[in-house]
Amino acid sequence: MLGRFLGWTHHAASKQAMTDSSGDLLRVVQVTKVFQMGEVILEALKDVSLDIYEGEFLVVLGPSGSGKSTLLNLIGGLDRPTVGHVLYRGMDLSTFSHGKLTWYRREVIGFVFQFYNLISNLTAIENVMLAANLVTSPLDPYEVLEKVGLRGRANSFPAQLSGGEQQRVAIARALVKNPPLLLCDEPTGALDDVTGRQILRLLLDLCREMKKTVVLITHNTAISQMADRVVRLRSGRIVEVFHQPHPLPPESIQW
Ligand SMILES: Nc1ncnc2c1ncn2[C@@H]1O[C@H](COP(=O)(O)OP(=O)(O)OP(=O)(O)O)[C@@H](O)[C@H]1O
Repeated sequence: MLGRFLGWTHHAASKQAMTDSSGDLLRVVQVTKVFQMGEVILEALKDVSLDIYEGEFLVVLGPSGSGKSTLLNLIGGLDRPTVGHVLYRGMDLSTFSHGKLTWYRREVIGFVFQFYNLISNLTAIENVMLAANLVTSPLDPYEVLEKVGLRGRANSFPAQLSGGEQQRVAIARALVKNPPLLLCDEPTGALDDVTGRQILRLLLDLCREMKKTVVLITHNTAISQMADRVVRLRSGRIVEVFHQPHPLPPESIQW
């Protein structure tokens, strides 16, 4: 039970991690990621092991260059580890064919990025519908737009929406696919603090009410106060994992 809250950091346990998924959504097992640029070899992640549990709000905290995006890319099936494994419900992503990895990115992961990445010549509802068309069992795009608080703005283009509203569209686009896991890369990084807290509230509500697992990466220490669990990265290594039994509501967070 203790290991559940501390995460998966012990070498001796890694072999068991490969076979015993015990209800965890995702396992990162002894992952190292090396980038080579000419003669320069850079270890972006060094022997990282971590469990991600169904329905938790997990914040991965670390300074610039600590390996946060690299970790998110591996979890999201956008890149492969140099060493080690990422397991989704006990299935090793490294054994997935190209087609199965595409399925994984479409059906399992909802990505939310710092700069929204909306298609500028499509309206809000069209951006959401585009994602809905990728999956087998999407939610209703209009209902999802309503859920994120954008009822009435369905026919607006991104340029006609504020930053916070654009991020809501981006969250709706991730959510409409009804994935179990939302991966959020600095989702409030381009927003003022009031709007940022509203977006964090929305993500927390999706976690609590719709049972989505949320993994949010940030360099902003204050945001970690709302997490069920916090993972701290430094220089490609996990230096701390801790559980917060009484996370703060986003409205109480100051930065
Ligand atoms: N595709 C790549 N090719 C070469 N080096 C890379 C690549 N991606 C990341 N890196 C390097 O790996 C290290 C970790 O980068 P990463 O983007 O994961 O950090 P980060 O914690 O997300 O930083 P930030 O908060 O600035 O986005 C950095 O030194 C970075 O330069």
